[in-house]
Amino acid sequence: MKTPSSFKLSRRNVLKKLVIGSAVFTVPAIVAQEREVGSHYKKKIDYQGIHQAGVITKEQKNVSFISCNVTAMTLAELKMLFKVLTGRIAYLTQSNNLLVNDNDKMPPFESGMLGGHLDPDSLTVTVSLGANLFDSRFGLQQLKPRHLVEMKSFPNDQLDPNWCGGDIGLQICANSPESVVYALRDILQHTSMYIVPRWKMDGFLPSRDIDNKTTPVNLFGFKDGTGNAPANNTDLMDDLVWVTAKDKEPHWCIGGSYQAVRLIRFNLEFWDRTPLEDQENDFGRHKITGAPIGMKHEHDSPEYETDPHGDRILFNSHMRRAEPRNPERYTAKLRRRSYSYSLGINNFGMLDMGLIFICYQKNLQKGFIDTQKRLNGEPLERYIKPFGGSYYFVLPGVKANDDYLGQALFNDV
Ligand code: HEM
Repeated sequence: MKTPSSFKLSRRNVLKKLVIGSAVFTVPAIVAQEREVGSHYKKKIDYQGIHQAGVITKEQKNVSFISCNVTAMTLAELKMLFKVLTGRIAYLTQSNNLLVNDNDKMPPFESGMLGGHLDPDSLTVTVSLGANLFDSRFGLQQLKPRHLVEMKSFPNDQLDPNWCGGDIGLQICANSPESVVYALRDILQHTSMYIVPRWKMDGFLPSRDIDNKTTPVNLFGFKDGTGNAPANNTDLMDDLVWVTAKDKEPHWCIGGSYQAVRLIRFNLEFWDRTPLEDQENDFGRHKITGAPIGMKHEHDSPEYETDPHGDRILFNSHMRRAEPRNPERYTAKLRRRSYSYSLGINNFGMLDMGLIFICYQKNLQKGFIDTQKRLNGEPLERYIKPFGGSYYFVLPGVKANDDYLGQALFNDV
């Protein structure tokens, strides 16, 4: 049987055969013309490294997060899934002239939605595993990351099972939506014998902010990401985000990270009728500048030591609850990488919009779960309703051409 990876090889063979048989077909008829594209489309993010791209990578403009159930029946098939995924990611993150098949009795090789040329467009595909994958199906029970659990409901949640769970998560990010959709369709086409989509949410960030390298503004109109720990501080990232040899995790987890994904609906009609003062108090920051209340600049310290009774920045504000900046007692050990979503109109004629909250941490409990517990009951809850998502473990990176996603896991089985 032809596997998707052999499909990739066979495409090369097709090209070779066509070149050899150029008396019959000329290559220019087969390989579509390269077109001129804006230079930002050419930007490539390396998919190889100790860690996967897309975790501490600067946000691209668009995301599609898709959660899938695995339909592979054996460990060998599961392994093949990850080899195929790795092959597709390697292919999709390069510039490539796309093949056009001359045989109109065969389906086209690819969707055709990019015309004749594929550009990397800062594409990253981040692959993660849900807790379910470590059930008895593949004998992976003993290798489950220590903190990986099914997502339980928090008090303000209204979880819809149709928007929760999944064996595998794919976070596909790129600068243009067409690059995200192209990659998604390509991956699903090549892996359809091993996975079936369960839920998917598309998201975006303001182009203006990504182009200007300013903190992206969310749908509430607040800068979102200011308090994030800087990604260029490698020690800090090892401390907050990446599993290292020092952590008591199965050996294969080193270089990976826990991913918490939450789908959070906003009540924007209500929010837009809320006085500015209340909006700012709910977050603890000024709306336009992003500065902590009472301060001038976005990155000014909130100076909680000068506000011990919470008169300036309320104890109930989102930022003070999330990160009380009290290292002796608790601190938010996570890195956020969220996107806005827009889905249409609900049954009551209200906008269905909100946030795909995504955060990464080396310890799910100390990161997302403890932070969310501190946020439980915050005034912002009047405007938000989490309805889906899941927890995953992001596989360590692909370190060389002969490596594939999950290889360390399969070596340990
Ligand atoms: C309704 C969804 C949410 C919205 C609209 C939102 C928005 C914001 C905004 C505007 C800030 C202040 C600016 C910044 O530091 O980025 C912030 C900070 C923060 N948020 Fe959220 N957030 C949401 C959910 C969450 C969740 C679910 C968590 C984790 C459980 C979280 C954790 C944090 C942390 C750790 C900070 C940094 C606080 C600081 O450093 O002072 N947020 N959020």
